[in-house]
Amino acid sequence: MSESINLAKHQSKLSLTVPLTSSKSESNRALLIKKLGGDLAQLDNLSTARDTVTMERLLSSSDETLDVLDAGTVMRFMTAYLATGSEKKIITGTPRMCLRPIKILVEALNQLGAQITYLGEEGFPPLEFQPFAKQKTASLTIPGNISSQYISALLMIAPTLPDGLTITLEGEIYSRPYIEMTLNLMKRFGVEGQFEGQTITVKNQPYQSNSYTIESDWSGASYWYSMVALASDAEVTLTGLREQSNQGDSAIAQIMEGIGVKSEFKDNAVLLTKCDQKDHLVIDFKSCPDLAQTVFVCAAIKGVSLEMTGLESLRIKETDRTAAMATELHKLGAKLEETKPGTWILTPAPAGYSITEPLAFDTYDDHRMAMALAPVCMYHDVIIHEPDVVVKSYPEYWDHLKLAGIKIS
Ligand SMILES: O=C(O)C1=C[C@@H](OP(=O)(O)O)[C@@H](O)[C@H](O)C1
Ligand SMILES: C=C(OP(=O)(O)O)C(=O)O
Repeated sequence: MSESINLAKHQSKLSLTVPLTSSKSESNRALLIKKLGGDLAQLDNLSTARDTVTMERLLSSSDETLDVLDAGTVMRFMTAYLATGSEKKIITGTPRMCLRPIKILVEALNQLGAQITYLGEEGFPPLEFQPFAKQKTASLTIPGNISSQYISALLMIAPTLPDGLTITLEGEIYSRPYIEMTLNLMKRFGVEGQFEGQTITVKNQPYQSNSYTIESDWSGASYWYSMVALASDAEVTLTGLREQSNQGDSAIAQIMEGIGVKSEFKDNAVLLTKCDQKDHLVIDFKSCPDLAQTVFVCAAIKGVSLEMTGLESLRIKETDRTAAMATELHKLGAKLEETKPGTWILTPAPAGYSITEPLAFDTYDDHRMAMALAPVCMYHDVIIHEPDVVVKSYPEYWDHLKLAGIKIS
């Protein structure tokens, strides 16, 4: 694909059915569980996301060095898998991945009895693994407010440890729905875990064979909510989504009710239409950090001011997402700022603000920057730089926009 694409302002009614790809979060958990359960699981509708393709490839690779590219879940889940395995291995990733912290997980695994060393800077990938010798402890205490991926990674290997594992989470628990998704998928494959208060316990037990159909991706669905909110008129059906979802990002349905989108759940699909909006919303993104960029852009254009908490983890994702968004939203006349520690305010452009052409957005090697900013084309011509970043989670994104009648050149 080219280095940038142009999206022409789309003025007509948005009317289509979107065959979303499935959740990379569910897919990558299911793939690891399948591997740990002796390949007995039957998985349907795996995600087409590059992160999932990478997870599947690395789980069966005999190479000594494994490259996760920019996939956080793959880095964290494979780290737990390799740490408790019987081979000498190295894991690495993109330059940005080597800046995403992993010390909490490495220290936890080393306490368990793994032998992981840093090949670069302490606390960050690349990592080297020696064969796992003997379990040294069955209880760990780790912070709950940095990345839930550390916790999910430990939980999935927990039933394979001779003594099982009890994890005590310190402090507030961020991205909690992702931990629950992990436990729910483990349960689907016969492994029971107890999550009570701040403590999760998983005894030694085998994964059982079963089948599972991965749900469509609610994070990917969020961009269609934004498109509907910004379109002049819309009737969009998103397939493969469940109202009772394993994915915390299904919260987009409730958030977008305040920004002008009505959701009606049908059999395995949701119909999006337009409705009235509010002019101010208070949102805590602690349980759904991946929705933040979508909501920022949509609210900025629709004139909805936001008061937000729970954005801390955005700084350590594919890019520093709050900094990147503050820069790009400025091009829309909106302001995103942390007004006191832990509280962010988004102030939309003042009424009558006019955009200086052309509106060109940078994407910072972050799929969600590209996908969150694209819906601006419902309102203005847009240029998106490095559009192929979307392959990380939603490779069909630009094709689906074309299906919606959006002119992309
Ligand atoms: O476990 C998962 O599948 C994920 C957990 C979240 O990360 P953090 O727990 O690091 O916030 C989320 O942002 C990421 O896209 C996927
Ligand atoms: C943060 C994300 O992914 P990961 O941490 O798995 O790279 C994401 O998909 O937005």
